[in-house]
Amino acid sequence: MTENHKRLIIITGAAGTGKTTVSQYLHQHFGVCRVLTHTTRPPRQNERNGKDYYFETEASFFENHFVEYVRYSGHLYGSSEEGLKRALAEHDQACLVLDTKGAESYLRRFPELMQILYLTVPDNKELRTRMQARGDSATALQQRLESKEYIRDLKLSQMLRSKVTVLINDDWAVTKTKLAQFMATITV
Ligand SMILES: Nc1ncnc2c1ncn2[C@@H]1O[C@H](COP(=O)(O)OP(=O)(O)OP(=O)(O)O)[C@@H](O)[C@H]1O
Ligand SMILES: Nc1nc2c(ncn2[C@@H]2O[C@H](COP(=O)(O)O)[C@@H](O)[C@H]2O)c(=O)[nH]1
Repeated sequence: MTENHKRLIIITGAAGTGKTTVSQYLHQHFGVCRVLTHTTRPPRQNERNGKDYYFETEASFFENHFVEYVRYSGHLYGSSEEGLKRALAEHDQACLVLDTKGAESYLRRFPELMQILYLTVPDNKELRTRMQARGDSATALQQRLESKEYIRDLKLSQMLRSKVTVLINDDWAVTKTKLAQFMATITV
């Protein structure tokens, strides 16, 4: 974990900004390994245990050893020590998809390893549309849009402001170009 050629990319931003989509693209095109996290949220349609998340009960969740965990819109989410160690043992570059509170925790703990991408879109209304199109249930979506975590993540905190690469993800073709530039700057 202290080897200096290892890179940990944190992908953060408000729900629906495209964090998961970007992590998949980085995996497919740059071989960046995604560290799966754990959650007590019920799976969405098409989500699978061990592929999208490790889906947990409130009891099984705390059987893991977490680098950090949060409650987000009523559910627990956490990234495990084991998952992170495994990913960095096997790959030079790994990524984690986290809320901004999680990004701050990683920045405090691993400042020398970290690269942070903060995703945003110019019009927040677009985020509701994207999450609807993704198939989020109306109840879950409403709860999320009203949650303090969602509202917090629409803006960068003071701590993250000077540490992140901001990526405006409203045009996928432009995003791909910016991701290539970002990867070129961090590749050793
Ligand atoms: N540039 C883009 N233009 C249009 N739609 C996009 C773009 N990027 C991602 N999407 C779509 O927006 C939806 C939300 O994306 P994604 O699930 O990656 O967001 P997220 O930030 O991981 O959300 P959450 O935090 O809620 O898990 C998906 O259906 C995805 O295909
Ligand atoms: N701090 C952490 N945030 C996490 C983790 N795993 C996911 N997330 C973030 O939670 C919200 C909601 O996710 P969703 O899949 O229900 O839409 C989103 O911002 C994720 O990035 C984690 O382990 N720690």
